Amino acid sequence: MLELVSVRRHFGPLKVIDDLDLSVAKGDVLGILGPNGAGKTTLFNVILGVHPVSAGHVRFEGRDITRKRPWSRCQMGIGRTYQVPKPFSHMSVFENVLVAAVSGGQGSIRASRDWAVEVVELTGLAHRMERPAGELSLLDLKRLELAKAVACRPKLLLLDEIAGGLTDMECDELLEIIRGVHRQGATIVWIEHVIHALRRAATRLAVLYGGKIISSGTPDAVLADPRVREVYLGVEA
Ligand SMILES: Nc1ncnc2c1ncn2[C@@H]1O[C@H](COP(=O)(O)OP(=O)(O)OP(=O)(O)O)[C@@H](O)[C@H]1O
Repeated sequence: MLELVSVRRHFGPLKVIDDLDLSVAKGDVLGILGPNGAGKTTLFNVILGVHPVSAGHVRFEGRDITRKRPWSRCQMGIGRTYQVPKPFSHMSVFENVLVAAVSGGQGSIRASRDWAVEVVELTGLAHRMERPAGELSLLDLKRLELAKAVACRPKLLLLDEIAGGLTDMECDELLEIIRGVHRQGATIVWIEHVIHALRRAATRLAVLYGGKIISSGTPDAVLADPRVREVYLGVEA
């Protein structure tokens, strides 16, 4: 579904993404791990076209999208959540989801409205529909962040540290919603530091370090990899 070939993204002399190859198959839940500043969010920004690549190619469903603009990639079916949720705080939860459903959908306003209701239910926000987004708890803000991305009907959904700051119980609730989104057909790439959540959801893990993927494979194999234990988990090999 997604392929990055020899991708580089440099900021001046800083080589944040450096000759990186990555592929994601349809139906995957790929977890991305890596120390702070490893370039994980930059990787998402490259996939989405927010940052143009310094070199290399990005392919989505067999098409070269390297030169496509972010809005065009969104219309092709790539959606994302942001690390820091910033909804339209004066608008209701439902209105926020509706904006995303209308922007990302290709149907009528009425079809977008029906879809927004479905998404609100799928993400556990039905009881908060009329509340201003600015009054939500952290868990509900994360639900809304997910709902806005899902409302755009992404085939590939990029989640950026969506479980950050939640209690274990809240994290479990969010995990169930993410599993529901995956069951509905979305392929997922999920950056996360909450390893226990990622371990339960991911079909594969990849670890980013020094601008490259230094380990990838099943969650158990990657978390047992001596290099990963040394550079990310802080355990001597
Ligand atoms: N627009 C930019 N201009 C210059 N440097 C940038 C830019 N965006 C990111 N960087 C730098 O790239 C490096 C990687 O940042 P990035 O946010 O991708 O890391 P990350 O792995 O997502 O970190 P975290 O886990 O803390 O969120 C950092 O050194 C950051 O300062």
